[in-house]
Amino acid sequence: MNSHLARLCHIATQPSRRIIGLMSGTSLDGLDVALCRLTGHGPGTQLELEHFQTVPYAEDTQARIREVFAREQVSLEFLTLLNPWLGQLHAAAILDCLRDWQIAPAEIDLVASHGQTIYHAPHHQHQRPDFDLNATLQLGDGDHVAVGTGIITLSDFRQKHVAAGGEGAPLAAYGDFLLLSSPDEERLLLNLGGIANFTYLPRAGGDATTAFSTDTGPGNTLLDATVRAHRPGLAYDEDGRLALAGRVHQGLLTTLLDHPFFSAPLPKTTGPELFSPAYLAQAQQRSATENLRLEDTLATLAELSAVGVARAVEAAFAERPAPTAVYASGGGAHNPALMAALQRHLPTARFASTDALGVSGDAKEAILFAVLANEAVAGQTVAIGAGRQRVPAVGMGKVSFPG
Ligand SMILES: Nc1ncnc2c1ncn2[C@@H]1O[C@H](COP(=O)(O)OP(=O)(O)OP(=O)(O)O)[C@@H](O)[C@H]1O
Ligand SMILES: CC(=O)N[C@H]1[C@@H]2OC[C@@H](O2)[C@@H](O)[C@@H]1O[C@H](C)C(=O)O
Repeated sequence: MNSHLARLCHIATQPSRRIIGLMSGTSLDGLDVALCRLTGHGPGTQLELEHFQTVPYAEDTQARIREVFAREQVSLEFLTLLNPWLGQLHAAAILDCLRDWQIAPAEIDLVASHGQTIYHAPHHQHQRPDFDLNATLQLGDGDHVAVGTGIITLSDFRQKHVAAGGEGAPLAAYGDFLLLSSPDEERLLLNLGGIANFTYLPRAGGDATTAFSTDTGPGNTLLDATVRAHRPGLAYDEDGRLALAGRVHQGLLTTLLDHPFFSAPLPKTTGPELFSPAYLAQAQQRSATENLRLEDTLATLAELSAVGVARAVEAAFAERPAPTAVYASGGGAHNPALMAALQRHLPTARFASTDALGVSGDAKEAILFAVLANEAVAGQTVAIGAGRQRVPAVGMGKVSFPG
């Protein structure tokens, strides 16, 4: 037997595994690196987060990604170069983290690499009705991560979900279900990244197939883009200071909400391809708010993110009350303007951070991919797909050997 395959079989049959989960999201702020010890698999999975670090993307890295990110037309040569370059960058980031943590690569069982999403094209969003399919593209090839680190790597998790009929996202429900279900309460887990999404979790032991996750619309992406455009040098509205100093403009808000995404059936996904500066500029033109103060525009955009979440929650729980226990994660959970808007639009919700459940909100998405890799090698298919998620249960991730 191939020695790498034998090692993978050995790893798969151990009681626990040390897996590095990687995630770099739509905010392009950096690469999240989560070293997880995962014991068991399936509903018995136990997580110990040994280390977590966000390795910030240098400005030129961000600029390189932005050259193709969410753009309909790009240079194919540039794209071809970016794919291995990002794989090598991510491998180097892992080695840097391991050096800081004083852990040898040989002590790690697997890397679970999400890659960098550069384009997300669910059927309802792409401009090619002649292609009757969903599609999504992540760069940072797993072979380069495996060879660069010497660690067996699973990558490109979203393609199997698409192949099975999904939109390739959100995958959060699979990890949330295994790590964060509770016998005591049903829960909403609200992730406020560039794009916002939530997972509904029934009580642990209840009907797993009712768990699902869905995107709800913009989280921080429009807020960040607007701040960057008006305050060069600022990456985001720190602690929501600018938005909190502004007032919601109802005309702009109504125009922004006048998009079919907000009434599309659940579950649904989206990205900065749709929620882009062009979408905002068009709404500003239609509502004659091009010259609105920056503070008022940001207050309106925070409101838009909150209304997107509230509308999706209302649609999901049209027939019965929504869970009141809501656990927030992602960078937007640090934005008081966004959290205040959410509380206004979900008045019965009791908000807490997923940190209160023992899972760091900043690390949660990187942990998700470690969990998916753990299931792919040691588990069965994750059971929750078949219900409201409308995707048959499938294992996700492709294997790259380091040699
Ligand atoms: N203190 C803060 N005040 C306001 N906003 C903050 C703060 N900290 C983080 N953020 C917001 O969170 C963003 C980063 O969020 P996060 O890392 O969750 O996004 P992401 O993982 O890239 O997105 P996605 O989940 O869509 O892939 C920042 O760009 C900023 O908008
Ligand atoms: C295509 C893609 O990368 N989508 C991301 C993005 O970031 C947030 C939201 O949009 C979510 O759908 C997804 O990531 C998380 C990790 C998910 O799949 O659950």
